[in-house]
Amino acid sequence: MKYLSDILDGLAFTELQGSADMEISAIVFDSRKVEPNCLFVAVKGTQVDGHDYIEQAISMGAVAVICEELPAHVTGEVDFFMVADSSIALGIVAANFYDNPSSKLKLVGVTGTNGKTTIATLLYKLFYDLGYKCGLLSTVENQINGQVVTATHTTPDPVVLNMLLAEMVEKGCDYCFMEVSSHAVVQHRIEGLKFTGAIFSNLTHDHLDYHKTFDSYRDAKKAFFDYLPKNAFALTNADDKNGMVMLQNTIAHKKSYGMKNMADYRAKIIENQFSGLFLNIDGEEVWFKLVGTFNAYNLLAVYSAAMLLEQDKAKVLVSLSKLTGARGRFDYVIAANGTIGIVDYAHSPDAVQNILSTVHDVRKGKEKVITVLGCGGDRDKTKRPIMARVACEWSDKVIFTSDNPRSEDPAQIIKDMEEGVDPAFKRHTMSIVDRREAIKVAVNLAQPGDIVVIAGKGHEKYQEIKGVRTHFDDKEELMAIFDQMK
Ligand SMILES: CC(=O)N[C@H]1[C@@H](OP(=O)(O)OP(=O)(O)OC[C@H]2O[C@@H](n3ccc(=O)[nH]c3=O)[C@H](O)[C@@H]2O)O[C@H](CO)[C@@H](O)[C@@H]1O[C@H](C)C(=O)N[C@@H](C)C(=O)N[C@H](CCC(=O)O)C(=O)O
Ligand SMILES: Nc1ncnc2c1ncn2[C@@H]1O[C@H](COP(=O)(O)OP(=O)(O)OP(=O)(O)O)[C@@H](O)[C@H]1O
Repeated sequence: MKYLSDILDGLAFTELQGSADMEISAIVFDSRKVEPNCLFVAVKGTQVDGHDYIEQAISMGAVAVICEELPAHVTGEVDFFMVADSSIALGIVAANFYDNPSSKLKLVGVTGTNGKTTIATLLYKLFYDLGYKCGLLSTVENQINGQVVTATHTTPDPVVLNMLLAEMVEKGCDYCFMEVSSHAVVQHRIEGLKFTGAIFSNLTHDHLDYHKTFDSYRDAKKAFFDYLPKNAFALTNADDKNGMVMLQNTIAHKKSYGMKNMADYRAKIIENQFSGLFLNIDGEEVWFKLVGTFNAYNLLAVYSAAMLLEQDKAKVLVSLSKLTGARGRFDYVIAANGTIGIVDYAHSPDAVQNILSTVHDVRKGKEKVITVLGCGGDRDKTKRPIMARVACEWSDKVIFTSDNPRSEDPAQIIKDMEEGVDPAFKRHTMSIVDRREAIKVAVNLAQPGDIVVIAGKGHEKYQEIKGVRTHFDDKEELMAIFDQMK
């Protein structure tokens, strides 16, 4: 329980009814989850308007309401507070309700199209290894000093977010590393948080179903940097076209990392093999367990952030050299006959290109690359032919299949992908709607030493068809087929 007047601290509002003199049990923004004595925040959404549910929330026990407009009929003794933007207000009151946990630990946010999970996870593992108590908020999972908490979003809603941060504070965490998605920035899920630092990885074509244009997608990422306080660090990728744009209006300390352009922290790839990366990083030559050029960037971002967080250089490099990446990211298994299977979460054109070009860079000779790829339903349709084209450009054979078709017809999604295939390459492609079958066929087509890349689902443990999720795990499937080959 917390006093309403404390919860409203720092919020600009017009009080329409009531005195804010009461105890509040919870902050709720979904009328279906209302509990007695809670504060209900009415948020305008993409599907419906939370303002239409104010009466329902009150009838179920809400005692105070934050809204942008008053409902037509109000019954009962309820406090009303009018604000300009309820989603901003939600972030502020959620942070207040949980005693502003972000100001009690060092919170570092990672944004960008690709690499967020890898960078945040590596930072978490690194600081854990350095002896700190840490938290992680990521697409794959949340962690509170070693305890795994299931993740539903890349960046959770403000209530869950502050609740998790408060739990981290309670468990004595010194740091939290979190992914900041562009959806979260636009929807103000991070409002009210105090960041110690922000990291930008890169920006490419993705999520245009939501943001509509590339410019507004970029602006969403940039808004995170604009939001940083003066004493935070704003760390960007100097080699990315949009890297410097991120820093333009920020008042935070501007820092950069890069392998090509001038940057505060620099690295150079000496060797890039299946067994790992050999880098000259900030003047030191070190072998790392991660594979591929994009991971050299991820490692450099992590190293730079650790330096900005004033960690010891030698200790950081020793710890980093021992670490493996996040689950389902360049996750590979080798069959008894030498066929290599790689499971990767690449689900944007750029990520597909990165994973496949990495495979080309690290393969020893002329082994064939067979790619299994699908595109999600009810998401950005424009990327389907592009992802297919990229996969074909970088593979010897491509099998198109399903990847969470959701409410869409999987065969139609595959047809959309096929539009991107060069007619000359068509005979090297196949379309198999059943993902299990597609993986099986890909492995059967492979000769010893060939590389089967299963892209798109990474760590995910389900396939969503017509709104129903059934268990499906690419790595499990791959290992079962490899076992049968023994
Ligand atoms: C498109 C999108 O991001 N939607 C998010 C958004 O939902 P919405 O705007 O559609 O909500 P809505 O259904 O219109 O409802 C509006 C308001 O009315 C309320 N309501 C609704 C119905 C009712 O009966 N009573 C009621 O009070 C709702 O609680 C809400 O406050 O706000 C919700 C609450 O925070 C989120 O759960 C929801 O995420 C959905 C589930 C989602 O799938 N989001 C994805 C796209 C997302 O956010 N992804 C990014 C990662 C992207 C990436 O990098 O891969 C992420 O950070 O996870
Ligand atoms: N720095 C990078 N640059 C480009 N591609 C990358 C980078 N890091 C990872 N990738 C590719 O993108 C995929 C997703 O990586 P990761 O999960 O770390 O990114 P993400 O930003 O968290 O993505 P998402 O929000 O979709 O989970 C990886 O499987 C890999 O193929």
